[in-house]
Amino acid sequence: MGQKSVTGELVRIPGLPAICPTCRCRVHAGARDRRRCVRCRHAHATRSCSRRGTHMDAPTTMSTGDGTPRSPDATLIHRTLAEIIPVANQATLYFYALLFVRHPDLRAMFPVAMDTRRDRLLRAILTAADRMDDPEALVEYLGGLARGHRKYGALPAHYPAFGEALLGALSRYATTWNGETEAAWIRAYTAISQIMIDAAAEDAERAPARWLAEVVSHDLRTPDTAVLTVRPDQAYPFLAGQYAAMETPWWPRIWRHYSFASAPRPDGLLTFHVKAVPAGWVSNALVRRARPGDVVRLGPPTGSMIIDHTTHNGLLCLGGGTGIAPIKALVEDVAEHGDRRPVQVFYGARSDRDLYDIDTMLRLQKTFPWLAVRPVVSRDTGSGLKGLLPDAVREGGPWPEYDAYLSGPPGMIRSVVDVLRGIGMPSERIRHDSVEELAPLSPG
Ligand SMILES: NC(=O)C1=CN([C@@H]2O[C@H](COP(=O)(O)OP(=O)(O)OC[C@H]3O[C@@H](n4cnc5c(N)ncnc54)[C@H](O)[C@@H]3O)[C@@H](O)[C@H]2O)C=CC1
Repeated sequence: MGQKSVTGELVRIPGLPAICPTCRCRVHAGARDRRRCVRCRHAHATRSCSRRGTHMDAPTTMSTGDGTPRSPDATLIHRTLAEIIPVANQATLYFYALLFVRHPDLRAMFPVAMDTRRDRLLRAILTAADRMDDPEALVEYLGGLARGHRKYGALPAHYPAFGEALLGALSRYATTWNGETEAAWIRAYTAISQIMIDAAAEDAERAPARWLAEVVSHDLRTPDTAVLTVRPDQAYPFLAGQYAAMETPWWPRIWRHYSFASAPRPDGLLTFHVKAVPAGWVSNALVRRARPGDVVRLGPPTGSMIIDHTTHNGLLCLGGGTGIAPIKALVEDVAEHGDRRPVQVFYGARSDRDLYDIDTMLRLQKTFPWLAVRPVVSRDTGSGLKGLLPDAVREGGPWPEYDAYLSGPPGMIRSVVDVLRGIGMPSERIRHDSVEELAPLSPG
């Protein structure tokens, strides 16, 4: 990349004009405003300024799947990605090889086994590329990514090293790579890194990079499933329905996501539901080794499956397996707001024995007249509905006055989204955690 990224400054690459990290237009010579280019410092008062095409330098070409025109840079970047995806594993391996050979000091930031981090890198690039022509969405996505990366110890000085390795890998594997493509990637990466550096710096002013949390209780509900309660070392603000990355002392630098299983509590304690899965190092350690007194680390809260308290719609909540954790938090959130909105919970599991939190859910049902809880079990059941969650929700439909909240295995979420859309629920009324966060992109 060549340029040195400095927190909060416009980015300048030798041979290229500086790029505004906010609106991505080329900056007038001499502009050194900390966050904005000369143009958007004036124009940001209007919403249209930061939107696509208002003062980008070049005309747009080609279009996305939905017919929206793409900028020339986005067109080139999507072309590169289309060429890289079939060889994603090799390209990502090469990226990390370049990174660690040129910057061996960075190796210590990564876990010994790199499998999931490899997937995440590619996924992040794909997601950012998809939002390239929508600066608001791009800034929002990268802001979350930057906040999440603080827990790894990411610093502004690391961005050029990543950029060099990224360009090295892309140029090796993209078949139509040329000077024009390289310039487009440099502009995009420069903007991306600057947005992330700024977002991380802003976040550092108000929150730690990570929290320490002591396990205060460990309740083994089935041979594979535990409910853990932890006490963070400092205030941990979050919203019901969100989740956090957790690192255990047994597998340093391997982070896994778990949802908060309760709405924020006055005592500040946090509860998580963990199921030990085959080859799941973190989940097995949390279920089988963790004991009161052990200390885990938490990343910041994230996720947007939160309740919209501005509507009076009912809530159709589906929790598959340990996916019931955030659903319980949402129920508590409705109770705290005193909304008395109808809440229908479908709690899916393979067998009665796997309904490890059914007693809690039935207790909540007894307390709150607006809440109905229905267990849905795919194998023999003594009570409740039999089958899979998508079937149960289809049969109970069409849910005209409800917003849907889905949490569980990615296959369940995809299938329930199909059912709900099939019976006429608009997609904006269907909320769920990112399926990509829950499932690896490839086995590699
Ligand atoms: N621990 C946590 O805080 C959270 C966990 N999750 C995710 O929830 C999942 C829980 O896994 P398990 O407990 O093993 O659940 P599971 O695999 O036993 O599935 C539970 C229920 O979901 C439905 N289901 C599962 N796969 C389906 C498919 N392909 N099509 C249609 N319906 C399907 C069925 O009704 C099934 O009984 C994991 O993927 C986990 O990552 C999601 C949110 C929070």
